[in-house]
Amino acid sequence: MASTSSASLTFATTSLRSSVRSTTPFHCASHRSGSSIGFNRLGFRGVRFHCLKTTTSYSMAATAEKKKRVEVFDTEEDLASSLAKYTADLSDKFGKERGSFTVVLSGGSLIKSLRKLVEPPYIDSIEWGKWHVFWVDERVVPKDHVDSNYKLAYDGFLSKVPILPGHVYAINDALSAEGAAEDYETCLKHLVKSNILVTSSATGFPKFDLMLLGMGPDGHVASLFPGHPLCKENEKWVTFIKDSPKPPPERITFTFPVINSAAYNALVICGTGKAGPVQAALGNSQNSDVLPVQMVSAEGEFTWFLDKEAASKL
Ligand SMILES: O=C(O)[C@H](O)[C@@H](O)[C@H](O)[C@H](O)COP(=O)(O)O
Repeated sequence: MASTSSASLTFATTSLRSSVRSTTPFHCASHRSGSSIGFNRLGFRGVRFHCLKTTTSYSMAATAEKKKRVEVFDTEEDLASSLAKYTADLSDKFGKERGSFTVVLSGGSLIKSLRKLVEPPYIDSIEWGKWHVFWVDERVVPKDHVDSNYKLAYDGFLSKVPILPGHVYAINDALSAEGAAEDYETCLKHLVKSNILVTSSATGFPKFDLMLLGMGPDGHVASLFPGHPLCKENEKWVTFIKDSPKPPPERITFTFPVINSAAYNALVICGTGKAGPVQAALGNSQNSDVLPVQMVSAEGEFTWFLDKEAASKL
C-alpha cells in the first residue's frame, strides 16, 4: 500500500543495518440458536528503503516470506493517519472484490490508533455496511466490564460508525473461558459455511481480510504469551488461557495458524517500552528465544506500523 507522504529523501540506515449506530454485537451463541441475546525476524537480505517526510518505509526483498513492510512514523498521530488510510483502502478493495470486509481487532492501544477512521473523510467514504468485526483475543469478562476488549472497541470506535449490529462478533460472556473459545470457533465455522468468511486454500484455517494486532512489551500478540504452550497450538482456531500473565487471567485467543492465514496482517506498535521486542523481531538481537511477535506472518501482506520510539533500537 502506498505511503501517504510525498517528500522523499535518502535515509542513512546505519542503525538499521542489522536486518534490515447501534453497534450492538452479534452474539455468537445466539447466531446459532436463533435466540436473541441482545448484544446483538526477519533475515533482511537486500532491504529496500526510503525515508519520507514522516514515514520511513522498508520493503523486504523477496524471501520465503511474502510481502513485508516496516513503516516508521515520527509521531503516533502520523501513524494513526496512515493506519486509517491503509484500513480504508483494504475496506474498499475487499468490499469491491467480495462484497464484504472481515476485520479482526485486538485490545489495548490499537483502538485509539484507529481514531481517524471515525473522522472525515473515512467516516463518510467507508462502506461500513460491508464490515464484519471480530476480536483476535478477548478477556472473559462481561461486555460492560472495564477490561472487556469489546467495550474498549465499542466505546472508542464501533459506537461511532454505522457497522451493522449483526456484523459485530463479540464473545458469549455468559460462558467459561473454554466454552467461550469453543463457541467463538463454532461461530467462525458457521460464517465459513455462509461464505462471509473464507478459508485459506493453503492452510484450511479461516482467512480474515485484515488482522489489526497490537504487541505487549514482552513481545506477546493476541493472548499468546512468550513461552506459553498455546503458542504451539496448531489445530484449534480459537483457544483459551486461564493463566494470562497480563491481567485479567482468563481470555480466549485466535491461534497462530489463524493469525498467519490472514490476507493482511498489520502490527501496530508505539512507545519506547516496546523497542526491545521490535529489535528482537526486526533488528540485530542476540537473543535466541523466539517471541510470539516473531511468529507472526501473513498469507498476503504483513505491515509493521511503528512510531519512532518503538523503532528506536533498530
Ligand atoms: O487484550 C489484550 O490484552 C490484547 O489484545 C493484547 O494482545 C494487546 O493488543 C497487547 O497487549 C498490546 O496492548 P497495548 O497496545 O495496550 O500495549
